[in-house]
Amino acid sequence: MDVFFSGSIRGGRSDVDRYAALIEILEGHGDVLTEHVGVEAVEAKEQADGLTDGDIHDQDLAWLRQADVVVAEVTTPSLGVGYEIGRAVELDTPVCCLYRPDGDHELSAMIRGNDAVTVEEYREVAAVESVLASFLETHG
Ligand SMILES: O=c1[nH]c(=O)n([C@H]2C[C@H](O)[C@@H](COP(=O)(O)O)O2)cc1CO
Repeated sequence: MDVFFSGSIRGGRSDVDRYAALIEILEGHGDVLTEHVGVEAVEAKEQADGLTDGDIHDQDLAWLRQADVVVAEVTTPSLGVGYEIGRAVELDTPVCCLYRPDGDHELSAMIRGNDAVTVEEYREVAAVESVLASFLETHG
């Protein structure tokens, strides 16, 4: 099963360690196409690889089209994450959004109010392991 993991990059990197932990859990269930989202120095690496914003966009859209499911960590608001969720919904790809209510930002109504998106609130990464297992079993 191919999993597209979505998490903030230019929207802010304060949750990068959580992204890495979530990606590790997801790798127990399938191939994570976007492991780079959990890498601290992702933008420096992309720059060193000579990737333009156009390359990044086109590669991510190709992975999004390939993915069987999308898992997005949405606590740190990000234009890119919101865009990827919207595109996934249009592709009829199942989307699970993970949100920590103890963060600084209220979740957008465009995510929480979207019946096509599953929203799971959590506090600790360990608490979502079973949620992710059942989401991937149902939709993978
Ligand atoms: O360098 C990048 N590499 C990359 O893969 N993305 C994708 C994957 C993330 O799920 C999402 C993050 O968007 P943003 O940078 O607007 O927070 O966009 C985004 C950027 C920078 O916008």
